[in-house]
Amino acid sequence: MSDKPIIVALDYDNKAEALQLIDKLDPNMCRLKVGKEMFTLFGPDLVNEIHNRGFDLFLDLKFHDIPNTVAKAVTAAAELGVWMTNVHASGGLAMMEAAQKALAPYGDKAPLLIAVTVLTSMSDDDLKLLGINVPAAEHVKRLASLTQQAGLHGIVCSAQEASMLKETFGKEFKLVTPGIRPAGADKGDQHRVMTPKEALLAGSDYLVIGRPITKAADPLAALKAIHDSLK
Ligand SMILES: O=c1ccn([C@@H]2O[C@H](COP(=O)(O)O)[C@@H](O)[C@H]2O)c(=O)[nH]1
Repeated sequence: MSDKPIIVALDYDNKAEALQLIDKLDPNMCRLKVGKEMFTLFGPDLVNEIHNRGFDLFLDLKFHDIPNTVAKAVTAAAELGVWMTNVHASGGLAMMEAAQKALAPYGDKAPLLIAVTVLTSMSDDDLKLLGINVPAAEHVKRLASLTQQAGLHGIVCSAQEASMLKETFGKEFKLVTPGIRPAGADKGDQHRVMTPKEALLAGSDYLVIGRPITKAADPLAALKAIHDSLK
């Protein structure tokens, strides 16, 4: 487990509103994540504004393309100085190897590179519709194995798979888990969920938490409550 496991997912369409929340947060308490919506709207300027406020940033763009294109995309992320970025493991071994190799020149300044396995919004039935006739946990394990073979730092998965994955792939292989919901919170479109405390106990290294914080009447209080629940 990290000493700072909470990553707040900033999924806002309004930059001022996002910065209003960020300005109330302490970089010692959490890291931040910018995904497709905010990066498409506000681009590298937003990344720089977040870095200037002292936060580690996970740039969650889930690159999924041919090896050459993904290698160039992760290089661009490294140039932005982000702490973590990601690709889709289903892009394949050659793509992940190319992405990891592209980061070699950055040495210890390279972002952590992780791979998305099965989205936490997906169930076994959703996978069946894609022709994947094994339980989500089994498919996650298969993609995690490919990710480790490619030399990446870890994966995005559900906390429901965390204990099995830690046992199989070892404690250094980082598990980044969205689909985190405090007891009684609305699941929204998430399917494979767990509470923050249970996720940590199961072996998650980082908890990605969005709406339970950002849509709360008092986001700072919601974050503090989750933070305290982990002690
Ligand atoms: O499998 C995945 C991969 C990424 N995400 C992202 O995490 C956050 C979760 O937000 P909530 O509001 O807490 O549901 C969101 O930005 C997703 O893009 C994921 O949920 N599942």
